[in-house]
Amino acid sequence: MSHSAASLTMTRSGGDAAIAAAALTVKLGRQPVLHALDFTLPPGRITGLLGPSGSGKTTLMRAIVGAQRISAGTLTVLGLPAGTPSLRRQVGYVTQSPSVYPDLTVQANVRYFGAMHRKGKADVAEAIAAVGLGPLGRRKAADLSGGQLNRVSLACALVAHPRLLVLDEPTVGLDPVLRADLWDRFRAMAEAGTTLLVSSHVMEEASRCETLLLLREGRLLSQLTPAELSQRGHSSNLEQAFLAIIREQEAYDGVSPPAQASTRSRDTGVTKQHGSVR
Ligand SMILES: Nc1ncnc2c1ncn2[C@@H]1O[C@H](COP(=O)(O)OP(=O)(O)OP(=O)(O)O)[C@@H](O)[C@H]1O
Repeated sequence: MSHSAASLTMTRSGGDAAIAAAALTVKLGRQPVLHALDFTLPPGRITGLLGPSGSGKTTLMRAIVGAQRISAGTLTVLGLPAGTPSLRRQVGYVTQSPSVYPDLTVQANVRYFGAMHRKGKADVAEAIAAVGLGPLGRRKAADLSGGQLNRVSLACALVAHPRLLVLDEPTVGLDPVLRADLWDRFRAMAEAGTTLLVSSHVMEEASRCETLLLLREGRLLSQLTPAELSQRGHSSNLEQAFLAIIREQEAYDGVSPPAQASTRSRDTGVTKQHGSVR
């Protein structure tokens, strides 16, 4: 994949980023769930969003697609504030629980979402084939397995050809062959210019991403490449490497003076805010 030095420079400054967050804070009720996140994601890349259960991945994705109001800071998506109505046509979001019409067939579901974006028969057939559901096109969604339903949901997002595709655990319930096929598909989409943000619990999948955002307890532990994760966590096994970074951070938290206003971890690059030490 080729990315010009000029475009990378623009991205680093935030000017050409697909997603740019600055001091992004989200509270659910009174509870802060995302704490002053700063990052930019380049366009036309696959970014993996990784973190333990409850670390804030879904909340961040919901904020990006405009489904979650932000409490402070800024969040810019494709050059516009997240939630701007015109972004709806450009941003696809596939949630963990499939959002399809159970009484409609696979084809009718994808056709329905395709029609909203003025997509025709060929796009519908292509999206269904991409998720390996060609042979089941005429089957009612209600009569599909859980993994198949997830794939219908994904096809409904793919058919729109969004510029940004946000996927919450898209490969859950898929067998290894389908999983590999889908990742090939994601890579091809990124090559064609689509930006993908993919959350996953499967650390093996992290190696398929170009950039990783590591979240822990609503804080950005690090933004790095899989190779950097492996190096920093001292393991070629990314799961082990991630665990090592989390433990390192916990050890760092444990020795930090509690009243410190804002410090930066040398190793993980985590900025710790006032009063955040646990
Ligand atoms: N309505 C709410 N009010 C208060 N806290 C909430 C609310 N909804 C979620 N949370 C909390 O926000 C935190 C982040 O939740 P989120 O769903 O974003 O995590 P996640 O990383 O996607 O988790 P998982 O991997 O288990 O899906 C969790 O601690 C969760 O308990």
